[in-house]
Amino acid sequence: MKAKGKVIFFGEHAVVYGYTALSLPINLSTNVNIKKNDNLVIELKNLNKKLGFEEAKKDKDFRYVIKAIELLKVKEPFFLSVSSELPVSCGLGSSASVVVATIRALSKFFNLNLPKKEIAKLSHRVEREVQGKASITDTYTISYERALKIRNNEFSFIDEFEKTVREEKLYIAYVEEREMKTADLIKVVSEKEEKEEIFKEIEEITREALSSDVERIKELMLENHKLLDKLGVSTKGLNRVVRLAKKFGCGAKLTGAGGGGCVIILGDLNEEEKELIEKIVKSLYLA
Ligand SMILES: Nc1ncnc2c1ncn2[C@@H]1O[C@H](COP(=O)(O)OP(=O)(O)O)[C@@H](O)[C@H]1O
Ligand SMILES: C[C@@](O)(CCOP(=O)(O)O)CC(=O)O
Ligand SMILES: [Mg+2]
Repeated sequence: MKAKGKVIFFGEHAVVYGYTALSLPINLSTNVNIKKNDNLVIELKNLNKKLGFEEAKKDKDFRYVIKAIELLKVKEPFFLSVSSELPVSCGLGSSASVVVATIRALSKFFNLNLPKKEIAKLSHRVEREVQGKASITDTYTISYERALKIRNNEFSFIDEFEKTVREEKLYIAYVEEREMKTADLIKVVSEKEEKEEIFKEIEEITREALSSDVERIKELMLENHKLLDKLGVSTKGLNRVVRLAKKFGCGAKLTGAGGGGCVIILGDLNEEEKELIEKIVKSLYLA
């Protein structure tokens, strides 16, 4: 079974403290296959790891898949394999994508017929229990596969916002590997004294974006990025890509927890501009 990834257009980190975030699903996905087997084996293809259940429980990289299996309390053994187009730990919700694809695959294999709402709830519980803190942004956007406005862990669909954004091309620049995981970056923000003032400014930007045209959305993305930089979750590499995208007349900002990872770029890039960006990033996707 498949599950997409996600980008956060506005409000990451603020959303963990009850402010608003706007998120969109993207067409990079994770695939989880399950087949009958004599014992429970899990394979993480992108990380070249294959372990039995007991061994996997000791390896950090398996924790999302293990927690999903434990929550569903499935009994019979099986062989479960994960492979994803999403670069790992770089803000595209790879963890949530793995969790949702795993729960969808378990639901199908064991004929649990879990409804979308239940899959979203279970996936969020997995992220929360593994990370210690997690808004519903990643897991709900990926479970429902629609653009969402999230606030205080409530959500509503914002198809109009997605339609406006989709008037332009959306690129994802995978800039650099993250030194820290999502949970660590959430901790960095929690120690920032001025975080509440910054969250309030991000909140204003996010609310304005909901009713803005695509040109204004591009400007607001750049403003949101500056505030994430003030929160301490951007890097020199991310800032460099944002500056270049701005020079090319695009909107741009880091997406997800930050600390490296990805920048989203909204607007049209000609071949030369794409080449200049590709020179300073690991990969550039059209999302
Ligand atoms: N392709 C994958 N295969 C197996 N596990 C994955 C994969 N992608 C992500 N994960 C799990 O999710 C973790 C990364 O989660 P996180 O730091 O939240 O990154 P992201 O910002 O992409 O959600 C990895 O350490 C691993 O446990
Ligand atoms: C930092 C945060 O707002 C987004 C994390 O996104 P990701 O795990 O980097 O894809 C945390 C959350 O909303 O769960
Ligand atoms: Mg994650």
